[in-house]
Amino acid sequence: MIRVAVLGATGSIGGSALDVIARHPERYRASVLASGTRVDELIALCRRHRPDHAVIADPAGHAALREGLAGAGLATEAHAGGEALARLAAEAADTVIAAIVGAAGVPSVLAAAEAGRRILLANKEAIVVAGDLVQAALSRSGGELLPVDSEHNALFQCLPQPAAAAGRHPAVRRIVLTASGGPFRGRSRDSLRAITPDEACAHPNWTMGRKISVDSATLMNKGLEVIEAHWLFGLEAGRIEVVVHPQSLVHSLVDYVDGSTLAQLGLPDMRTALAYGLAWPERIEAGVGPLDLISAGRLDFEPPDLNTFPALAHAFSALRQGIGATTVLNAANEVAVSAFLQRRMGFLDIADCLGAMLDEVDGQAGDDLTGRLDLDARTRRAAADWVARRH
Ligand SMILES: NC(=O)C1=CN([C@@H]2O[C@H](COP(=O)(O)OP(=O)(O)OC[C@H]3O[C@@H](n4cnc5c(N)ncnc54)[C@H](OP(=O)(O)O)[C@@H]3O)[C@@H](O)[C@H]2O)C=CC1
Ligand SMILES: CC(=O)[C@@H](O)[C@H](O)COP(=O)(O)O
Ligand SMILES: [Mn+2]
Repeated sequence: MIRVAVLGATGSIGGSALDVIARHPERYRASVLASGTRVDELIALCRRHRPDHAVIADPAGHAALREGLAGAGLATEAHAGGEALARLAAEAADTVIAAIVGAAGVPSVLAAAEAGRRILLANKEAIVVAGDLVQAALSRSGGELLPVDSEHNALFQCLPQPAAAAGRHPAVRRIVLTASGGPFRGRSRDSLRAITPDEACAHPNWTMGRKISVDSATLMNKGLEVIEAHWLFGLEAGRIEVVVHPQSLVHSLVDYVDGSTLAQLGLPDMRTALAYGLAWPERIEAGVGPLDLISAGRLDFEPPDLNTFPALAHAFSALRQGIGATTVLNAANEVAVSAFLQRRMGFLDIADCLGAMLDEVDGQAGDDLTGRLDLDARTRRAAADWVARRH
């Protein structure tokens, strides 16, 4: 029986992961469920999945979690805080599904990597901020990092193994990440000034949390994914391309030197990538039907519009500068998206904030977790000041 920790269990990826796990009770058991602040939702999941441990990151939720679990007659142990979360990711599971949103997921991903676990990575911000530290920890421990972000899972399926060495593989010419283009594809920059949070979160193909939905709308999601691909597959920026594909059925492509292009296709449902990561190198049923190309009708492709959506250009630029710049980019984006979702600034301000922080913040990254989190915190303070000035 494989014990699975679902970090970010109350979220969109967490729900899809628990759906796949529940389809295979003879094979997988949710041993740890963790969330940020929402205690009642976490207790409801514990009633259904009966894990050994439940963790609420916000210490203020500890008593309510403990009382709720006891009241439900569950033997699940209640824990709170980031340290408990990282410790249980390392100690109480064989496979860790990293589905916390944002850099808040860095310590638990790093702890699982140091403990030699199999990590199914959805939390792309963790590798954008700490890709070097995570890969070094995996080399020491022998742990596995399997991408479940749909594009990277597609690339993993199409690359020669080990996929982590793709950048050094003589036969791989380049990889191509597909982007839906988000809800504002084809729109002019001027028409985006008064966009509301709900409009930005209305993704055309995927149902996701609000932060990643805004990232898709600005194309920053694709920028984070370009950086993620660099750390997962060892490819430099010049061998990573982005093409807009509005149907989100071709999840990404690999070009080989002989002119072959391999792609992975499927319906836009994250359970496919999660099932792939859970069972790899085998395949298991995910509850997802086959892609019917005749009813899909057409597959369209176009270049990204970097003038209207400059966040993607900022991400390529940060990747070329190094891990300090990508840490700054990510922290600035988290602050800017949060301010936009709270209606404290406009949609176009998000990319402006990224450019300003890349210019303004000294991106000394340090080569350990403390140094990296310090840079993340410094950038958040600078970005908060920038937002206050813009407001
Ligand atoms: N949704 C998708 O289809 C995809 C998502 N991803 C990536 O996966 C990650 C999760 O996305 P998604 O599921 O959409 O996001 P959601 O907003 O739906 O869920 C986020 C989860 O993280 C938890 N969380 C938030 N802050 C903290 C914290 N400080 N400590 C611990 N847990 C915390 C939330 O708990 P609570 O409910 O208590 O707030 C919730 O369980 C993101 O990095 C995203 O980019 C990648 C590919 C596809
Ligand atoms: C499901 C998934 O992997 C998301 O990251 C998705 O790719 C978002 O779509 P965009 O292509 O619009 O960013
Ligand atoms: Mn993706």
